[in-house]
Amino acid sequence: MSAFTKTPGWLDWYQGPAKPKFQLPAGAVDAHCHVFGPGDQFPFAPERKYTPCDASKDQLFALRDHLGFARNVIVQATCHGADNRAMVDACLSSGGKARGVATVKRSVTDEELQALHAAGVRGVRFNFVKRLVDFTPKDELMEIAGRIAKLGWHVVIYFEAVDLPELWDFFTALPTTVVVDHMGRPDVSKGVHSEEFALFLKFMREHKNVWSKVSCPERLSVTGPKALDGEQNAYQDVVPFARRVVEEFPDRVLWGTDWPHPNLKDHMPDDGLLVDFIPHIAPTAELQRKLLVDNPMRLYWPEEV
Ligand SMILES: O=C(O)c1cc(C(=O)O)oc(=O)c1
Repeated sequence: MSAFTKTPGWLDWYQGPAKPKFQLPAGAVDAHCHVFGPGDQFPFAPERKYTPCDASKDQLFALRDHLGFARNVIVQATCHGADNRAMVDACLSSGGKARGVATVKRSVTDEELQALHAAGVRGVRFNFVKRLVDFTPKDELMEIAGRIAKLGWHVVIYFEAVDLPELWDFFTALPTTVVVDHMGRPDVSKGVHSEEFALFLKFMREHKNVWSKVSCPERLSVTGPKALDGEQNAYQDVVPFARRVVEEFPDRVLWGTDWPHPNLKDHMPDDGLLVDFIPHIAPTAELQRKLLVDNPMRLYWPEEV
């Protein structure tokens, strides 16, 4: 029994996912997933905004193998704050099949950064989604970015589309590769030709160091249908957005399951069916290989490319 009580209404990750019909290319990377605890071993952070169910490294690795991925990029979940132990433990236990993205504070020492690098960390995450984190001053974040740039790391940013104008100057001043989580969370009900999404495309077009994860249709979709019960045409309203980004920026896109899908309120997707979403947004074998193999390998395992 865990010492932690889950946030009321918490949805646990989907048990018994389908085997995907879409066969992933050899060497495919799930470039956005998390581990949660287990809370008894790696306690959740006091400053967290939610308390999840457990989602262990072994459960993540089992999902990786079941879906047909070769590797994972494990992104520090906000429920662990800047305590990276669960993510680092998962990377170290992966036999080289996982790399990580950490959350660090300005007080992090060079020795701690070196230890994270040795464990497989290749980026830091800056989060601007107000329901997930408290505000950190931008000068602190810029100082961290300057330090991690020297290690060859990148910055992962998570924000909502309405906040991009205000964050633009900060984002465009970052000295590293910048990876946007979940396409900057467009409001898909506004349509793919909205001013908001046009600004996101401009952000990528004018800044060649900006990449995007075309992930989380289950989070962004308004109309569904949900990736459940064998559905092969899930989240149709997200397809034009992700496909647009993949087709215009094929060398700067990544894909990930987002397992174990923190904070979903409506339903928990079948991860096998989420993989079946990929050919809808990356319709050719070449686009699929770039999205799932070439791009994540270049960013996270450059020494093997
Ligand atoms: O939208 C979210 O709630 C969410 C949360 C986290 C996290 O708590 O780290 O990560 C994500 O990729 C998405």
